[in-house]
Amino acid sequence: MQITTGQNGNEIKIESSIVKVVNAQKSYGKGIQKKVVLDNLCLTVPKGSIYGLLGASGCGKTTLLSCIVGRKNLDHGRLSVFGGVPGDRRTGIPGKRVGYMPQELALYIEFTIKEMLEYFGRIYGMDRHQLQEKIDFLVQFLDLPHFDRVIRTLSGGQQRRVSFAVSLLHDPELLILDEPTVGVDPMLRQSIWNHLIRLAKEEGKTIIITTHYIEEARQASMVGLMRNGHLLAEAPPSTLLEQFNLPSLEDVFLKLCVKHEINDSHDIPTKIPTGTRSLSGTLRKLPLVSDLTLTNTAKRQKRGGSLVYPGSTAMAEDYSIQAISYMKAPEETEFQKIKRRLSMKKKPNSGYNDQVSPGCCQMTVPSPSKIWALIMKNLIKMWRNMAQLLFLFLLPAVQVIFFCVAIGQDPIDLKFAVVNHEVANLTSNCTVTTGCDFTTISCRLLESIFTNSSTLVMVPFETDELAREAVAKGEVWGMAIVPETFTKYFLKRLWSSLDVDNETLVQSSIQVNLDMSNQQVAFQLQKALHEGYQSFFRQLLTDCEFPPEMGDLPLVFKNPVYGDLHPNFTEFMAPGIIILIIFFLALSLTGDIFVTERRDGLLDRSWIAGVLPSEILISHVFTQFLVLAGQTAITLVFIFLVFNIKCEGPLGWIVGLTLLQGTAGMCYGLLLSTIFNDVAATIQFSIGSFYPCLLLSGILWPLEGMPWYLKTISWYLPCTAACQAMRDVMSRGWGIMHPSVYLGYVSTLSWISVFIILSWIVIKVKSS
Ligand SMILES: Nc1ncnc2c1ncn2[C@@H]1O[C@H](COP(=O)(O)OP(=O)(O)OP(=O)(O)O)[C@@H](O)[C@H]1O
Repeated sequence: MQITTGQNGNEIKIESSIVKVVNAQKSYGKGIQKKVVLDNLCLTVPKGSIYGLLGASGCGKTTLLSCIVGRKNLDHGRLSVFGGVPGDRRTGIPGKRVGYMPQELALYIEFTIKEMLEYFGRIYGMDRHQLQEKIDFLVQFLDLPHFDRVIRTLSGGQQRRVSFAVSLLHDPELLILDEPTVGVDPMLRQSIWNHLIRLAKEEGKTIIITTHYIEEARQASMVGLMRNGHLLAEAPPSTLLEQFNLPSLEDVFLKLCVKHEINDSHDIPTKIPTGTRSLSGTLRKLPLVSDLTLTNTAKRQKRGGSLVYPGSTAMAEDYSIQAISYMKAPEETEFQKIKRRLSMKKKPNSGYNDQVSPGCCQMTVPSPSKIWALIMKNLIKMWRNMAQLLFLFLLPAVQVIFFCVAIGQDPIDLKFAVVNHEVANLTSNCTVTTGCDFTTISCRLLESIFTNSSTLVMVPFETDELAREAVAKGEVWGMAIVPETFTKYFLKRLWSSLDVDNETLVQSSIQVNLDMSNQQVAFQLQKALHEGYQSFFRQLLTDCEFPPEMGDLPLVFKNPVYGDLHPNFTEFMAPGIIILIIFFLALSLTGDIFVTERRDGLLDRSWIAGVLPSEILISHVFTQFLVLAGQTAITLVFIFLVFNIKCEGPLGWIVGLTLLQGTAGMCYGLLLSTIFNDVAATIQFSIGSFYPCLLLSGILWPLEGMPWYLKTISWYLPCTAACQAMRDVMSRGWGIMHPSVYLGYVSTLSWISVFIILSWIVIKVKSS
């Protein structure tokens, strides 16, 4: 408490206040959407008082509390808590000096009561013994079920009480309680109030409480009546009752509201430049004091003894009284001038530093104990969501199985129509000869194409029209028509070498019409037909004692430098699939965690408890990395051990790159969760990023097939260089010394940095 002398020589005592709000302005939205929520509001909460903030739903109470705890900023006006600016850790907000119970539950519902309290106990640095004692006390005092009960299974009222217990846990100097008595039975409500009164009276704690039960606020030492962002009145309840001569606070509030309404209708409150709009004859006499607390004596002296506000309740007696007024940007009173001068003398810059304990709460360096508490919390959360955990580990395995089993295998049993005009009945009259025998050679050729191939199944047809109709109906994938004199002309073609007429060429050719609507199937059909013919011709040449190579194209494919002579699509896609699975699983997990924690008020609660964003980040990176490592191990085991996909290069580089890609996904998730406020938007954006990644990163199709401009863009996507690097390690056996491989690493590391920097910028922009 400070003592100074007023202009007339009177002694003025300025109570040390814990919270001071001067001319607070706050609005949401912009332009015509703009909604003013706090309008030149002034409020002072003296040390050791219970301040009941009352007002209808939507009048701005929660917004005001959010500003007091440093989670929101005022647009204009001044706000000090413990003599400093909330949000500045030196003041203790955020930190141990405040206990905050938000309106939402803000609890990890999968935790037991004990685990929940232990988590915050660790954050506050409480030792085991102290914590256990406090838990026992709170469970008993708040009539909570056994502390091993899982919060999800508690009733709404019980859950609110656990939330209340969290705010009481560490004996904070300032308690900010947003409707703590909702859903609490009257007996318990009274015992909560008794406890709060005891905390204020015996331990000097300061309490700000909002409640919808106006009458229970009679027990507060001071009430502030709020309406539409204004503070209609601020005084001890007994004073208000006395001045208005009404039996209940509710009646007082109603009366003030009616008066306010009348004034509003005259367009007064928002336009009043200075001074007080008094509410009644009595109120008109009251001074407008917004941020100054006077003792009764001082006020009597100042007002020539004309105004006396007797503290009526036991609690209120101890507190000085604030005047009742519209708290509209008041003209600076004499008292305010004195106070301002005093403040300026104390500290030129802010005038709000008198209660800052330097060093007491400065914790800008991440604390290992808090990180450990957060990691434990994350692990318990994961453990409690066992189904989700299993899903997280099974998902990559299932995806790899689906990929390896379903993708890249050659299509089999493709029905193919055959009309052989050389034989009357294809099934019974077609005799397959062996050796250097040239009788109905078409039967031998068809046998080679269809019997030795798992790709094609021959479906004989009598006429060309029927076969064509079957193709048109989609019953078969193509048709082959063997001319009536095929054998004769085939032999003629064979022996005539280059001297061959057109009729021979036509009559010795099998006419093929394919259904080319499915590129992969058509490609397989062509391949099976070519291979079947080549095998037939090589065998015929061998049987007739000619060199079989005469049947080949004069192009000889020797052993490839890299890869297989017969590469398969699975091996082409595997590197991209590994990257895609890991990147997007990490992305979805991280994006979801942050957004849900923020939505449930848990992130705010932890921040107000003094947890640094960097501590939250480190703990999440740690736990997510465990999951990521598990997912990487499962994915790679299935790819390389179960499905035997070849890896020519060092496996270490594959593991390293996969983990880094997962980290990049995690950081991208972090960025999305900083940008968006709800899960749906995060999911939509994740899906929106999935497709460009899938289509443009060379996962499905070689980059060489893209137009140059798209190829250039593609190289700047997070998965492209990594996918190419992975493919080069797996198929070409290259190591980190090769530019393609280290570029994959460099690109991934760069993307990690970009995502982290952007997240940091978004956080900064949002918080400013
Ligand atoms: N983030 C936001 N964006 C836009 N408007 C908001 C936001 N938060 C609150 N509001 C609006 O501001 C007004 C005041 O909200 P606030 O939550 O502070 O009221 P309250 O007095 O705490 O209400 P209640 O008693 O129902 O909790 C309401 O009209 C609300 O719709």
